[in-house]
Amino acid sequence: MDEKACFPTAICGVSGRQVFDSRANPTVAAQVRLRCGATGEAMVPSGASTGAFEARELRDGGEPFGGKGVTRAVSHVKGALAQALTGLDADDQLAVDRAMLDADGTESKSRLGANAILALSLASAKAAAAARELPLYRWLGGAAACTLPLPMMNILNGGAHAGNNLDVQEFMIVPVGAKRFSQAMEMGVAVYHSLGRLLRERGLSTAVGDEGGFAPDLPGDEEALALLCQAIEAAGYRPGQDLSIALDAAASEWSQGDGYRLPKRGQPFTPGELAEYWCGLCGRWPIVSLEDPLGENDFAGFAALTARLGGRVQIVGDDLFVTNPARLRQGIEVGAANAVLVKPNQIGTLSETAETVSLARQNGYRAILSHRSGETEDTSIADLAVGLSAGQIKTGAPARSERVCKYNRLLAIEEELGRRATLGRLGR
Ligand SMILES: C=C(OP(=O)(O)O)C(=O)O
Ligand SMILES: [Mg+2]
Repeated sequence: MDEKACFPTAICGVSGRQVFDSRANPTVAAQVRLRCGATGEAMVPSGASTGAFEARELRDGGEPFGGKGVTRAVSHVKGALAQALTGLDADDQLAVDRAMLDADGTESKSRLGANAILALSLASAKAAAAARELPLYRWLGGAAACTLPLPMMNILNGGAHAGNNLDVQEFMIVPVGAKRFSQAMEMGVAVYHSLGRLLRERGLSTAVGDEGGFAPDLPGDEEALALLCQAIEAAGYRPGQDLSIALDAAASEWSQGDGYRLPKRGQPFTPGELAEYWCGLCGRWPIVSLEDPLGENDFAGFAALTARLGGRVQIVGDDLFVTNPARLRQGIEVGAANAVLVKPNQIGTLSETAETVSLARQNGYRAILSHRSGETEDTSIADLAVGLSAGQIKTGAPARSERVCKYNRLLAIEEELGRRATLGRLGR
């Protein structure tokens, strides 16, 4: 690469370091410096219920950190990837990302690590935005970037994110009646507090899971849903009108043989029984969004469930699509799901993330920007949600700073946009 490139947005410095996420696991931070002096820095998150088809994080193996260290990934940031990027124009995100994909040379980004590649992809975009003195969302989306995402707030945690007895990973509230993002936050926070009060009154645990939601033991899903509706009512709102419910089953975690077995309760389901179970729950409760109700290989099962429920419930593919345009295309062909969860670290570059969002939009699928269960104080996904006009975001409970920093960033963007700011809706 041309180390002497002298235009203002030429990449002239790349560095990285090992930092830590909200689960005390090491993760990658990267910095990019441009010839004009502008800089960008990003930190990448990490999942617990990861999909089998995600791009691969590079982890060290061995001690320290029980095999979770990222010193090799950081050395690639400073070595092979720095070499590939030096002299490139940070304005050209496609070229930046392509150079890193070429340097890695694998389908899964496993050689240099999706964690190393994504950290630089985001840091480069932030540096390019800074060179223009623009916020990241404006740099990505231009004048059209005025839609704040409708938040899905995970206030009751289970599955791989909590030590309680709930198998469903996420019970979320969605402030569907809010007119503005700041109002959506006020509503969500009120229900979070009201749920905490209900749990204390009933002598149930108010300990929290990985995403900041409460994680009590409860008799089952029906009781969890009833508790959420009671918390909504106790906060002075109407379930189904002011706030509705979204679930992430993360059912790939339940796969066993040709069917499913709930890891905590032990209950077996055939694929048909599990689909029937979701139809029953969605008929009885104000559920507007259902993520990963079936396993990550079951495109046909997703398509059948979408045909049955998709007219009134958002069916979201997370482990099914893994933010990968090729897997989303496969789903679109058969009508599997009607929404895609968008986790930049599942695919590993900003440009492929943006491609997934536009592919979804072109085909009438909704897009939901998402955090991971292991997070940092990096707020890029808030800017991405607005910049790519995703319309929805899920970034955990409105508690714990690695989640709240995304919400707070969106509040700042709403204020910056002033009267131009609108709020995404479920049906858009
Ligand atoms: C955020 C999620 O969890 P994780 O990051 O553990 O995959 C999810 O499954 O949607
Ligand atoms: Mg999920």
